[in-house]
Amino acid sequence: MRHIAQEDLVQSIADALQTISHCHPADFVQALRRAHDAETHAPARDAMAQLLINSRLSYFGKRPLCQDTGVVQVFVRLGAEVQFTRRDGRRLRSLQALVNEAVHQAYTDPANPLRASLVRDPLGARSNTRDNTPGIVQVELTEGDALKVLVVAKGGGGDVKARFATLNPSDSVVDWVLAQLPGMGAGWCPPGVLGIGIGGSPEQAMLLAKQSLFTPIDIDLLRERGAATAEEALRLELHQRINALGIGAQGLGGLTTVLDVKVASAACHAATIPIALVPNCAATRYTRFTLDGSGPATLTLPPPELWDGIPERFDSPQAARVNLDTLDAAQVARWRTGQTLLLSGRVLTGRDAAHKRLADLLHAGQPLPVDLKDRVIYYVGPVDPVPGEAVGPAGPTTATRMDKFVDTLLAQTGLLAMIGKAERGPAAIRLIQKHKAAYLVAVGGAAYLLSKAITHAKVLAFDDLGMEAIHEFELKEFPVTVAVDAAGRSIHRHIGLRLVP
Ligand SMILES: O=C(O)C[C@H](O)C(=O)O
Repeated sequence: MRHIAQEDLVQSIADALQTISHCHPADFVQALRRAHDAETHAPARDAMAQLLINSRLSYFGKRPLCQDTGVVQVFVRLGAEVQFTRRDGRRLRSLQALVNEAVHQAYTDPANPLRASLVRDPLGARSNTRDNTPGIVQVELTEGDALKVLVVAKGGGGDVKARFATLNPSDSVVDWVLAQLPGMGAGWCPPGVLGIGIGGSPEQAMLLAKQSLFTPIDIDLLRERGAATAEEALRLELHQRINALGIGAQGLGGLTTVLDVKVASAACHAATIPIALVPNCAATRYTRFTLDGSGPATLTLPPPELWDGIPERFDSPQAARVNLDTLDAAQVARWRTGQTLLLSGRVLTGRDAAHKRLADLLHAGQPLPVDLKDRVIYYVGPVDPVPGEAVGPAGPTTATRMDKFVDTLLAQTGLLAMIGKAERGPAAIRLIQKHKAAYLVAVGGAAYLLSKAITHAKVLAFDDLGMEAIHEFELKEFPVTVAVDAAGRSIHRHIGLRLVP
């Protein structure tokens, strides 16, 4: 029997969550660099440059890569000969309780607080749990006396785009995957990795897809040596054909949408091919450790040289400077899709829950807690600051989810423009055109870099919503690109997203 103290498991998971919050895996940084260097389409290259700078700043600054610091998932392979113990003499606790304790510890760490993204009572009050609990735990009982743990912090934007189908045995898996990509849009923050799970039952296929994501990026090596199995052949074909779709970094068009495609399979019923697809975004965060009873795990970080040659700031010499404090409709109408802007001055924030409340107040004829006239709203839920910061990492959330509120807000409040990430749907684009407004994108996943362009932050309304409260930020040269201009031209139009008529 191997004796392992439960306190060591809690400490190791908490340490892992802190580490992965600010440190990309080495293979991800290397793959992103290769994609950046090969990219010929300037907007996509600039987006990847910001992601690389962000990666460097986070590693050295020990602050989160992305404001969405993820839903915690812990995959435990528990040896049948492991015996849990406790040093504090208390009764043994469940694995779920241990994981929750670790999540609480990591996400409320005053040296690097992480964002609490989970809400309880999903069909009711949807109140934030304030410490990102509960974590999601998967356990497999294995032979032997090792306790092997995979810790993941998975961003919402990727999991939102997960897909599942049950195909007939004669159907084409490749066709099904290629058909999913356009509808997934850019909200999953490409470039990233796609996990494909094939076989088993519906829930097993999903689990296979998810777990396949957490292995090193090695598609180039596979291409060099050639496929030895049907799964490897599928990886190569999908990698090539998905990138040929031209969706590109952040959906801006370009050569690289996926850095790798992973495939995991299991036996299944003769009548079916269960198939699941789960994307992993640019904020790839996972690590593994093994406990042997000698104490908490020691986690090793990639060496600092990994980020050599990546600059510390993003320069955009062509960008137009915009003062948000004097912005008016005439200036907004002059912006053109594809133009880079550096925004300074005051911006309001608001995302899903705040939009719902604003819309409910407007529909009920009630006054709003903030005046949106001639203002710009940034779709963001920031991380809390540490001393010396105005706000923690604060990158954009997916704008598409706010499409249903565009009509109400533009028609009834005098709002001038919105900032987010990913494409807008056809109806939202028509409304932006109708109201001569604009939609701007910041790079999803470059949250720490973006937070450095925020000099002050305060909560103005809906404090109870936690990270979803309405804040006012003071910006200094905050980089954005015009994604939908007042004439209704969309930057995402030509990349096969098939969302714009
Ligand atoms: O929750 C967020 O801040 C972003 C979310 O992960 C998204 O990609 O839309």
